[in-house]
Amino acid sequence: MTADGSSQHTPLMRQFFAAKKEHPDVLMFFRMGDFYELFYDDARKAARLLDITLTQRGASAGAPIPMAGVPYHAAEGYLARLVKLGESVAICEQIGDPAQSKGLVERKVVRIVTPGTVTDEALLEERRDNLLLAIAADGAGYGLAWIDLTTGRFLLSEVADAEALTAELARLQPVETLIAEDAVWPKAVTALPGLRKRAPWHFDAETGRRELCRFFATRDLSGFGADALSRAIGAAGCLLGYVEETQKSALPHLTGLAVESAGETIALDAATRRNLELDVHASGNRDFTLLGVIDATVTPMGGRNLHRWLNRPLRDHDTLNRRFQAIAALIDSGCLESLRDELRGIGDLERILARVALRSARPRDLSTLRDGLARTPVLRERMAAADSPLIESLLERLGEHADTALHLQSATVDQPPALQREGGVIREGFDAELDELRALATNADQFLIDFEEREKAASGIPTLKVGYNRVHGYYIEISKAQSARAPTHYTRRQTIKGAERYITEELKAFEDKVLSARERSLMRERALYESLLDYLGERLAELKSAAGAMAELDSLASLAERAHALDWSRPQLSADSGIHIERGRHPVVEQVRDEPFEPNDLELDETRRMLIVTGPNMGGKSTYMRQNALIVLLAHIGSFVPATRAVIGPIDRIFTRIGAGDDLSRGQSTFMVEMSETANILHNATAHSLVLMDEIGRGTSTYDGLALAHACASHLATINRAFTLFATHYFELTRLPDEHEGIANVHLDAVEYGDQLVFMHAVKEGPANRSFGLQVAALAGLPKPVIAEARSRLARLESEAAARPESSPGMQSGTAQLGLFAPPAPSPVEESVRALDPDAMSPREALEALYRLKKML
Ligand SMILES: Nc1ncnc2c1ncn2[C@@H]1O[C@H](COP(=O)(O)OP(=O)(O)OP(=O)(O)O)[C@@H](O)[C@H]1O
Repeated sequence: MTADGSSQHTPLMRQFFAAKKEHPDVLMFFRMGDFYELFYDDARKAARLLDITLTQRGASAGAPIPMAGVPYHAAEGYLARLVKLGESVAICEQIGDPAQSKGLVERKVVRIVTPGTVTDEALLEERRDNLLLAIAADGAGYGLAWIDLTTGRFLLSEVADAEALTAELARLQPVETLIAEDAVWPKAVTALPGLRKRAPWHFDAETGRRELCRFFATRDLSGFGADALSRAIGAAGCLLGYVEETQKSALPHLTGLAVESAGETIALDAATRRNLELDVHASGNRDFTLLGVIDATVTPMGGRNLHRWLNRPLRDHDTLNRRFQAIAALIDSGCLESLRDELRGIGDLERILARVALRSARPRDLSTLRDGLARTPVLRERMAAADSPLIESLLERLGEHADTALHLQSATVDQPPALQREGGVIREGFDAELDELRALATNADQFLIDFEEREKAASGIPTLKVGYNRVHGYYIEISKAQSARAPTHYTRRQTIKGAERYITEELKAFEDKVLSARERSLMRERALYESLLDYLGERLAELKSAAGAMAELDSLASLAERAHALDWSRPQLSADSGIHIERGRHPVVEQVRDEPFEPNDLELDETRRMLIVTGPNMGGKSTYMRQNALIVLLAHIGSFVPATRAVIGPIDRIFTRIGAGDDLSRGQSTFMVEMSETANILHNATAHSLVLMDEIGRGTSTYDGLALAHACASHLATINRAFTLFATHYFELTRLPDEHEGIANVHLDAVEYGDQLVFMHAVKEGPANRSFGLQVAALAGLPKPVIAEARSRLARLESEAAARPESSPGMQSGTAQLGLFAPPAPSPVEESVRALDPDAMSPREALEALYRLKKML
């Protein structure tokens, strides 16, 4: 800022600086007539971010004032863009009436729009939670508290270290985060968008506890199960203060806290979420993500709920079994589609109710709520057709709401206007006073025409006119020449050039009633609208519960629809350790591929904890590993799975170490990222974890890489004893089953036929016997001379290796990554024909076998 509130400034700029001083860190939208204007640094920043013109508004304190402005009526669009960029904006309105005030109009900041506290529909993403997060730290760990103001959800959690904090941030993806300015924060925090630093005392646990008890009117926080979480309470206190400060209104929809404890969930770290492409795909195409495949929800709130489920897989088998059972019941009910049709018309009741609570609900929010509630009876009927305890409990939470729907029905017109300001929201017949005022307003014109005719006739003055002006109200005007003939009951009001103006008792009475009929009808409407919000406010708890039930029902119906359409089956959760999957498929790859997907089994138990997965590039190793993790994950959000059978024992975490782009933004090389992710796995994986390791050691020299891969695999198998799928091109690792118990080899099949390489994508027991690296390279279009050169070098390496004495340990072999191990396989066609056994095959298998043969020939 180049200037301050010193007396050299104009009065307007002094007013601006006074407001700015209260809110130094945010952009100030300063209301000037039909515009919001930004000045000085705010103007420069907004011009850059919004691509609007930077100009000048006069001068103050001897220098021009940089200015940028946006029209008042288009402000929402600009606000939405700023908020998306993580910016916050203080809205400074004209409080006084410009027509009335002498000198400068009074102005005041009426609200602060920040990414994490917006609730306007236009400023929000429909299918994403809008989370405002606060993090408190002390030497022993981190406390997190987050609010979704658009729904009233308020949650706490605590984590022990930076690693776990990073995982929580990847799960929550807050749009705005409050942290203490004095602490040192891990990269994952400082890289967050919408980061706001607050003085450390905002995070004080004791103050937080007091503030939360005041807010919720409780003696302590034990009722929320939060009493012991001091760090999270400190964060929550900060959060609450911030929300109260920015909203400047009551927050009746924040009705309580809930604690999310890490022990309830299957932990997924940031890399695993990314690698499994749960909701983000590198291409940006949502169809390529797991969420894209499972999300067939028909309401935004159902979509958000499903997203939360996906991001927080649960360990509690009872909860999951209830979901499986509900999905099965919905499929069997025969009403799944008609139930989804009912849901489709319901809209985003959750967010509408938050706006009702914040008293910012628009007329169309109320009509959507009305129409949504009106669907309750039919929805209840459809739900009753599904025989399941979970659906029954949702029915209870849903409630009936006939009275509320009826009340809204009688109070609001079918299609209300966008804004309440102009009136026309309240239905005729709802309020006698409003009806009368409206009638008066519309009948006024006719009355005046009639009145004028009557007075002309009675006075015999044909030029007599009835008129109106703002200062004097209604009058009868008679020209100067005729004014002597004015009837005696006319009282003179005003003399103007060439005419006299009069008033009569009757006109005065009419004026009293009508003058402000329109304004009064608008006022009456506003009051009725407010009382409608009061009416809904009193029913907020039951309406919120109904919206929550609808959201959950929508998520379940979506999973049911998908399970049915994609031929998924109900998994079994077992108390016995292990993962058994029959004919599993990759949920996403199967959808996006044109060709049939080859199903594969997985068999892991106490005696077979690790599989070394080998096979050619492009053979399907990554797909196989990921599909198993996704099946396990789907089962733990309560979904059916793409497999004919899945039996899954207790799982505490899923880890993945798959591929990696350079994380240059973090200043780390590919190898560094690979090793730090691996370190995390080796430190944290347990006998109940599922670990996917894809080609570790690739980022360094062959020997280093091989040695590291071998050591990590041994550690995982013997120390962590985690369920592990370990894909590698180092053939030497296929000897691990001989070295340790509980390890087996599997491979992905491929066959070479002439110049052709055919990927079977089928997982077989035992190690791969060839790696086909050169064939794949040729397929990828590497120039022929390069391939020829590689072939002859390979032949040399092979003969050298063959000449080496048997005793030479495999770990030392220089041919590790080239992986030429055994004599070429027999003709694939020959093998495939021999393998064809129509008696032992299902029609689908026979078809697939034929398809593969065709592909080879
Ligand atoms: N079971 C399957 N059925 C049909 N197609 C499959 C199957 N598994 C993989 N594919 C297809 O094969 C291609 C290669 O798969 P994937 O990336 O899993 O191979 P990979 O062995 O991990 O390769 P690389 O070693 O080069 O990373 C993918 O494009 C996928 O669509």
